[in-house]
Amino acid sequence: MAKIGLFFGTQTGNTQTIAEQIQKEFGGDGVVELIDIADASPEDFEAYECVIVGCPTWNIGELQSDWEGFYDELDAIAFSGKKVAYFGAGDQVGYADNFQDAMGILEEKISSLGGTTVGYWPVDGYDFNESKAVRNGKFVGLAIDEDNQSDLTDERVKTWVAQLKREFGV
Ligand SMILES: Cc1cc2nc3c(=O)[nH]c(=O)nc-3n(C[C@H](O)[C@H](O)[C@H](O)COP(=O)(O)O)c2cc1C
Repeated sequence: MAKIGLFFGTQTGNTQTIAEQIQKEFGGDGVVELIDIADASPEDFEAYECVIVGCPTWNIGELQSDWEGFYDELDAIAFSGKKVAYFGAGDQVGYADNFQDAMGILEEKISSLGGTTVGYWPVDGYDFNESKAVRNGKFVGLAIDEDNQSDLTDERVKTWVAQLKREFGV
């Protein structure tokens, strides 16, 4: 069984592509297992002490629709003792007032259920007005912008995964 469960949702494929990059960077499917949240149940989270949550922001500050459907089911998951890292896909130019909100919405919920957040990410190098994903001057997780900064994605993923390996202790 892989040590890390990566649960993602996607509308147009970007978040899945990023999830696959993260998995590869960790060393493949023996280390990180990918689970589409559209097919997930709360029990699927039980197997993992380390969890990665990936969600793009849609419809001006909303969760991607499969995460929206799963949101209330999060209450059934025992997050205490789990380390949880977040990443999101968003568009800082087109949606500058709601950049990466979904990542912040999920982090707020899951940390209130006992999850320990790891993988904070600096806001340097981004240009936006407001985000629910920023706490104490940092993103609660890795912010990816395939619409405007796809050339930075590889490097961002590599740097973040190196950080997560330390924080997860894997
Ligand atoms: C109608 C629409 C609404 C969007 N709303 C937001 C938003 O509020 N905040 C944001 O950061 N990105 C927003 N985006 C950008 C998407 O999150 C971005 O394109 C992302 O890469 C999509 O990921 P996916 O391919 O995994 O679904 C929006 C895009 C569209 C087309």
